[in-house]
Amino acid sequence: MLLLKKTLDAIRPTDRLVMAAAQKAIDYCLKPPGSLGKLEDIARQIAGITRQIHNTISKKAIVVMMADNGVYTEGIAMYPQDITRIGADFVTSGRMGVNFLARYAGADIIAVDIGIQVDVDLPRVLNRKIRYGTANFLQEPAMTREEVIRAVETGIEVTNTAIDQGYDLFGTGEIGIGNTTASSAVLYAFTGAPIERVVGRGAGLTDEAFERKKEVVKQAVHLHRPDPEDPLDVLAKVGGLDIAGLTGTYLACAARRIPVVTDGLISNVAALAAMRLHPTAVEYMIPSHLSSEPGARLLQEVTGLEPMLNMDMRLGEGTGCALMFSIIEASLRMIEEMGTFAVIGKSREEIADTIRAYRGQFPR
Ligand SMILES: Cc1cc2ncn([C@H]3O[C@H](COP(=O)(O)O)[C@@H](O)[C@H]3O)c2cc1C
Ligand SMILES: O=C(O)c1cccnc1
Repeated sequence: MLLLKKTLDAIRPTDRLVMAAAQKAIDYCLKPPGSLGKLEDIARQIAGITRQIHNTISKKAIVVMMADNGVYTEGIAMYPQDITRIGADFVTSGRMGVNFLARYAGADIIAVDIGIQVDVDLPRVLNRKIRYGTANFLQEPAMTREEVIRAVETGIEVTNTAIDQGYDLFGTGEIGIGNTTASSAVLYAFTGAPIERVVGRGAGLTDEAFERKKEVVKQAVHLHRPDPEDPLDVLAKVGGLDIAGLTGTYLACAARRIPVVTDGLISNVAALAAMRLHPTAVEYMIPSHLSSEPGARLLQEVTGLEPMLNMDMRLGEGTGCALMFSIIEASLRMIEEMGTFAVIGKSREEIADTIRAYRGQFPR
């Protein structure tokens, strides 16, 4: 609990003064104000995160948390549970979906066994197993409060170590058969939204199993009555070890002033848990794509993180983060490489005054 508390205590807002200065630099670039849209938002946000107007990314990583889910036995997932272990093998030998995208983006993968149901003896998987999968939360809480705290702190520890090694941009990925059920249950516990907005078909489900999945999520939340005001209670009762680990990754990034990219359903549920633990953590998060899981739209409303890519993707693993990395790095080149209004003899201040005068016309 000490590491979690220390991390929460260290989170501060992004630097508004540096953001204003970065906006001025962006507006001085030779272009109509706001015309580079979300690229401007990203560049400004990262300036506020790092407290520097000029930024480059030196090392990027996607943290892939891997864990199994006891609720699998309720028939809520279509693929063999063994895919989680196989995914651990594939992700470290470069053969999962996230690998080719991470390679393209020049990002490393930090693969973590935080709760796979069997021992995995793979040299490139960090063994941080809290337990051999969660319990079936339709019958008993997924894990204890002590275990969920350890899982969140594991995410913090793994991420802090990577930050110490020089990583300065993170993505959040996961592999764990059944984890869309746990994610939907957490989202349902936090929001109480209609079940259709919360539960989707995950990696794929028959109509019958889809109905069952909705029932399981509803029943589990009604059985355990997790306290929506207590994120650790929600994660312990109906969450997953991978979700809790990623919650820790978000908190560590916020505490250490490092940008962190969200991915699909599971990753955004972890983001929501992190911001319920500390609302300011959202200021360090950059959304990537809109997963085609229905819960993704609800998450967008609840977290305020507006996905920038609409790719009809629904794989998880951090795939959307890897795509987003290229856009983030592109955005940082604007201030570095664009010519300015100095070319027509206007100063930074004069341009700022002009923009102020026309503000209403420029929605951004
Ligand atoms: C081959 C395969 C590779 C995956 N990579 C990510 N997922 C994604 O699907 C799983 C969640 O869906 P559900 O809750 O329906 O089991 C997680 O492993 C997630 O990362 C995969 C799923 C499969 C089948
Ligand atoms: O949105 C996701 O991340 C997702 C959706 C389905 C299955 N696995 C992951």
